[in-house]
Amino acid sequence: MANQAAKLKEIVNEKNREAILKGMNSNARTIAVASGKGGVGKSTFTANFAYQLSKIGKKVLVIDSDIGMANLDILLGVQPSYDLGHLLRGECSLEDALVEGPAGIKLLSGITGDDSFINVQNKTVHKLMNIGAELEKDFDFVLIDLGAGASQNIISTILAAEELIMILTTEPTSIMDSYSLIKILSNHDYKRSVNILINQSEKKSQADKISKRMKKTVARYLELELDVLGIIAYDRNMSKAVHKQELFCEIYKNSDAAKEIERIAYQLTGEKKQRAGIKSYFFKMLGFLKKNN
Ligand SMILES: Nc1ncnc2c1ncn2[C@@H]1O[C@H](COP(=O)(O)OP(=O)(O)OP(=O)(O)O)[C@@H](O)[C@H]1O
Repeated sequence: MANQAAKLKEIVNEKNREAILKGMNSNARTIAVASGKGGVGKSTFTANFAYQLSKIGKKVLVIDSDIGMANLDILLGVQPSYDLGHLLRGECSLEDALVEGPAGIKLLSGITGDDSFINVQNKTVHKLMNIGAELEKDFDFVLIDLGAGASQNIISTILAAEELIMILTTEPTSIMDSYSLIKILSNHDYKRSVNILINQSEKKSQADKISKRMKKTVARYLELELDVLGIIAYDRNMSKAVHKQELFCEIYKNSDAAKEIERIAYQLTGEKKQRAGIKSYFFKMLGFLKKNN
């Protein structure tokens, strides 16, 4: 196992990663969604963020990589028959392995019944890279929903992805575990900036204070840049949406939390939200006059 970990580390170290990606001519942005502590809302965010990106017109693939604890399928209300393990073993086609969720989001389930995803042999890596190259042609965004913590598998995925969104809450345990994860990344020569997102926030001022303090600590002790991507409010309808097996952002679109996730989607894509504009104003006025005449 130690041998395997070393091999995996070598495969995804920063230099190799760049060499691999260079050959891929990719348009897709690969974003790992991680957290130090579990239950902070990674999967909920990933599913809803994918939805908001899709609404902007982006083609989005989500990969459920929370091995053994995957639940993106439930959040998206889909039932995949195959996963990455089947794909790697050649038991299904790429098309079979991708299922379509709301707003055209595609899901690739990363759960495997065996260890073919973790058991890194050159052949497996080669296959994975080929699958990656195929996928990158079709998508603008690939979001990888990871498990919590800092296992070798999680660290390797974060190092291999292009960007990182780390989710935390304002609870001291979540803050500490996030810091630990960033520290482990920095020990693995991680040099890029870390995007953090504070979820389930009860008080914006408290979340602001925590993020500022964390930014300072990470810059001072780990020499890494930390960007605060957003603050998502606690909303008990998140859980209601899960019960209904519908996406929160789809059914509670006017909530503060849904608007914040939408804002983050616009910010990351660099797209501008279309304003209603004068045309819409005239249209509404005409409707109003018609109704009242
Ligand atoms: N902004 C929010 N407000 C209220 N509840 C939330 C919010 N975001 C997520 N939740 C709830 O928090 C719980 C955990 O969410 P989720 O399963 O997405 O976490 P996770 O980080 O993916 O967990 P795990 O580490 O186990 O994979 C769920 O019940 C979800 O509905």
